[in-house]
Amino acid sequence: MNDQKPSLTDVRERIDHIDQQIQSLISERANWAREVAKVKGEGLSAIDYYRPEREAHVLRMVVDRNQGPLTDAEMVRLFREIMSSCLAQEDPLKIGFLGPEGTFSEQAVRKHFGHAAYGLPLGSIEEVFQEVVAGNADFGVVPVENSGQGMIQITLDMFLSSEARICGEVELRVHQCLLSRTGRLEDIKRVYSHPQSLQQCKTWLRINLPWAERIPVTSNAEAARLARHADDAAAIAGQSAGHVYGLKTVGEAIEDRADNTTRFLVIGRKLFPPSGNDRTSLLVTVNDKPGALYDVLSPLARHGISLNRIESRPSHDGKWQYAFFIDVSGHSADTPIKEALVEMEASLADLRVLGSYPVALP
Ligand SMILES: O=C(O)C(=O)C[C@]1(C(=O)O)C=C[C@@H](O)C=C1
Repeated sequence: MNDQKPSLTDVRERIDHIDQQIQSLISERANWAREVAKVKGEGLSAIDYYRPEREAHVLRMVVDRNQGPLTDAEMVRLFREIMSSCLAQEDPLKIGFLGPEGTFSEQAVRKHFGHAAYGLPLGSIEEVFQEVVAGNADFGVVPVENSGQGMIQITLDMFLSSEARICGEVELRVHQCLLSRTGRLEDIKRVYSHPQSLQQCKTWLRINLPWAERIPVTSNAEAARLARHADDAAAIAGQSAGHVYGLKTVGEAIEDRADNTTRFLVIGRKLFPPSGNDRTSLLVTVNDKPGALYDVLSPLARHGISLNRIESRPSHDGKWQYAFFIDVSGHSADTPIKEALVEMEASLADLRVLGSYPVALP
């Protein structure tokens, strides 16, 4: 019996052969994606070819087929990149996000749209909404919720005045790093970061840097940009911001909660059809009267619709008027949701479907 291990050359030959097959299949797939584009109509722009519901369906099949050794998230990432390149054959999508480069928002853009999309770094969450509504960006990616800190109010409030629709969600595991020019903890007198990130690392800072001043800034990448100008400053930001701004890592995964995850919304200008596993976001405005919240929730219960989350904000329209942001399971084209919406409309001051979109993939 020959139980000799294959040589390195043998194994590499096998890998070369597999790569050749993968490459020719990717090219074949890209040709078929062009065929699909022809069916949709030639000469359209990228946004007209983009189908988030189909992409979600393709990626769920990838997860179902996956037998390891790569994780579901890795497989999804690879296929996402293939689809991203297939779509960008005509003209890449333009995606607005809270810049500068190196923010977690940019990581969320890459996770959802891949690297063939064009990222447009913007100065604020408000600007992301404005550029999407004005048509200067095809889509935008904005943070909406953190597993430790809850909802991001500015994003919710933008929906009160903006026409933007929700067409997707992305969940990103957020690992915070302490980054500085010298890489030495004892040099640090000031720590810059986004207020949310300072909050996420409160305990670590109290134990390891009790003497340092904490300075809130507009984004983590902005913090990294500021930290590169002084030896006594540091930034809390993602590792990628450290690479972009040439900083050394003083501490890694310094977030207080091990499951620190941020949920982002993909915003656009239109609604998309069902993908088979969707969520619907509603914005309802209620008057200050007895049983107002009951009128919102009872139609959902009657039609067997699962409530995923509910958040209230003061409405911009009138004193003591409240807006509720409600996420439910299902698509607004599904009969139970359609029927519940008709019943809700009858008793509410205002009801808007912000969007129905595929549930986040790994
Ligand atoms: O199936 C389609 O509609 C395609 O355009 C093909 C494809 C893909 O590569 O699978 C590309 C872009 C779309 O966003 C969805 C899927």
